[in-house]
Amino acid sequence: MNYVPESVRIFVVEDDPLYMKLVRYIAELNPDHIVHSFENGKSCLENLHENPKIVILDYSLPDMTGKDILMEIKKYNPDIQVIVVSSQESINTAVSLLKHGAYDYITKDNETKDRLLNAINNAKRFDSLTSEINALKEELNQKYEFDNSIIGESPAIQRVFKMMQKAVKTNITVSITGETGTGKEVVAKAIHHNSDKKSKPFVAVNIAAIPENLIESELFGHEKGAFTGAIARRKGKFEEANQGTLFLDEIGEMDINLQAKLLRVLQERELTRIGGNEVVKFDVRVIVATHRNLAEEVKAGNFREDLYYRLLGIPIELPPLRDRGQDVILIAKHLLGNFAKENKLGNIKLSKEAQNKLISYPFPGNVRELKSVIELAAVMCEDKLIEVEDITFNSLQKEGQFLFEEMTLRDYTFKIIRHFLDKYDNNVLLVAKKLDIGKSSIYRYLKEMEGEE
Ligand SMILES: Nc1ncnc2c1ncn2[C@@H]1O[C@H](COP(=O)(O)OP(=O)(O)OP(=O)(O)O)[C@@H](O)[C@H]1O
Repeated sequence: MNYVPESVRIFVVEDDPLYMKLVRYIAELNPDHIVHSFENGKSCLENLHENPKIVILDYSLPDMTGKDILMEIKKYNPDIQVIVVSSQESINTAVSLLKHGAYDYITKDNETKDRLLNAINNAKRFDSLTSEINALKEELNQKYEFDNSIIGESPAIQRVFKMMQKAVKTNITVSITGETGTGKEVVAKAIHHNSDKKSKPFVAVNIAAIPENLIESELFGHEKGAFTGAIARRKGKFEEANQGTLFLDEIGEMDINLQAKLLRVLQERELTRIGGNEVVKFDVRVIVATHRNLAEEVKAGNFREDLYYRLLGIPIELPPLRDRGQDVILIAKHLLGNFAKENKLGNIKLSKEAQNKLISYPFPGNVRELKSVIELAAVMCEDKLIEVEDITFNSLQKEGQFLFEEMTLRDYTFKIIRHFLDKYDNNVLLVAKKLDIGKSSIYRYLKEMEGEE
């Protein structure tokens, strides 16, 4: 591909004819620069509609102060980069101008030429990075439009869309529950990218993935020397997400002691970093997700009741894929299309039999599992058609899938009881309640099971 340089319009505002000549000469060293000269602030401001990318501005002009012109330019278009050139070297002036949005401040001396050249190049790079970031943000927002990111027409998913519509209109907490791979993170991102916080950061933290002793500093930050290894001050995720959205995934895994601190921070909307005294205020929309039933966790004493109510906000329950009917096929086709496009595989189709096989499988790993099944099938199939034998399920043994096995009812009963006992830490009372059978029946089955082992 040939590189076509883009022309860049630069305004030079300078009342000293000699200096104007010098600055013009520097700016015109690059033939892609289109340079316009102005002798005073007013004429520069009157011509801003010509869309300069950069304004090189003399600080002391006859009609207006450099600061006033800077502020007018920024008001007109904050993306114009202003490089101020001044004959006085005053730190205070420089700091004040930079605070008001100047890109750089350069003094008139022997080094002006090199520094100005550098400043122009850096401002151009800054401008193209900013445009690139804006374009990417726009692309992300489009990617996370509800219809583009969450495929499905089933009543179960329509209920989710309805809740999401409510969630984007406010900034209250959202709690998302659903089995692994149902799309909890996709929903959280889609809410962020459709809310008025979309131009601010979306920061995700997976509580289960961080060692327990590091979570506090990860969330709230630490000061230098707060603990061994804290070699510098570090902002936490709450501060990183300021004005945007903080997604706390697997919130059910949070240690009960830390839950107390999280509750306090959420209530007060301020935090102190570990080892520090400074109170830091923040403005963050919190979205939490868990595959656990938090209400049960509260009952079992693993999750604080007050935090549970604080986080509940708008509750969104993501249905497992097996409850979404024909959505399985819609999602499969969507994932297949994406995969084929990314890997230049052409237009691959799903045979009717393959579709039936997908529909009748319970997908314990939900959409994530469907994705890997489809991607493997797309690679394995012949003649751009996925047949029934191209679909293979390798999911881990999970609830639901056991129905595929040939077993007696008695063996099934054993399996169910064993599964529940594992799930609820051998709490026989709780399992009896869950299965709606007497606890003596459980003991009886256990005894029989032992006898068989
Ligand atoms: N309705 C959907 N349509 C299309 N793709 C989806 C849908 N739901 C989920 N996905 C895709 O499925 C994968 C798993 O989604 P995600 O990571 O959001 O699940 P999760 O519920 O957060 O999982 P976990 O609980 O394991 O963190 C992702 O690749 C996501 O893009």
